[in-house]
Amino acid sequence: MNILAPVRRDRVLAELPQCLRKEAALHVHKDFHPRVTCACQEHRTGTVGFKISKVIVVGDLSVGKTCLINRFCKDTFDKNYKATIGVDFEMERFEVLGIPFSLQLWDTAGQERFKCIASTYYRGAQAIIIVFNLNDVASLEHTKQWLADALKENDPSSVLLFLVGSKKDLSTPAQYLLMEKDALKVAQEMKAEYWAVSSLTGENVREFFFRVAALTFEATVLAELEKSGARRIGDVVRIHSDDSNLYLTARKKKPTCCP
Ligand SMILES: Nc1nc2c(ncn2[C@@H]2O[C@H](COP(=O)(O)OP(=O)(O)OP(=O)(O)O)[C@@H](O)[C@H]2O)c(=O)[nH]1
Ligand SMILES: [Mg+2]
Repeated sequence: MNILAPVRRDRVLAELPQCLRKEAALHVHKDFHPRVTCACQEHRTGTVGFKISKVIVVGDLSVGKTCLINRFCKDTFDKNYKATIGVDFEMERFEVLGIPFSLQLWDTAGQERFKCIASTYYRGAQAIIIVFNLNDVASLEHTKQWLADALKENDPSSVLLFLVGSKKDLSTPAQYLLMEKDALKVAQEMKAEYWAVSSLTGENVREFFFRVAALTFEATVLAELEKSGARRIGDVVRIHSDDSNLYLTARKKKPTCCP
């Protein structure tokens, strides 16, 4: 008997959601990795359906981390600032290519005095979301330090990185474009996927979290297949960098596909 509530209809992913900007994407393939699609069709995803992937959200105080999570998980927005003390978390259940998949979204404190509590929760993340305010260039500069701190507790070769500009509703199109230029550069340096969102209007929030869920799922299935020895002995693993797959080939060996 399944004691968990069924996955909400609006959390079902049948296709790979696309990136926001091709210049700073984890990959730009149109579909899930063929090995992943194949494994899902054949129900060969091992323990993935029971796994909960940890996602940590870090960034300066008041950049909008809590609002971003609340917009996606509860569809609410609070205009009053209430600092997160230490950490908080939300669970989100998805169904990706027919397989249940859960994300545990860890909302951490940006305030310096709570940072040491929050950093004890960084370990074991499958994805790191680094948030900055699109209207505050200092918060973008600080993302490098947030990333360095988060990576101390995680394996840089396997964790997925997302750089998210928040409060898009507060910038004019011209201001936004200026900031985006800098943000894309930072995202490329970090090998992170870039997103710009507004928790007030909801712009790109759902698209962003769907992308996080999909890419985390894809990486988890690939890791599971690799672990279970699904790769045939003698297969050739080709590692090459091209524009369509900028980061993942550089970060991690990718196995060849089953079909
Ligand atoms: N206009 C606008 N305001 C936002 C947006 N997101 C957050 N805010 C406001 O920014 C302030 C801070 O938001 P929080 O989500 O609490 O910030 P935080 O990053 O969680 O802050 P800490 O918990 O201290 O690290 C609040 O007053 C929010 O209402 C947004 O997309 N647009
Ligand atoms: Mg908060």
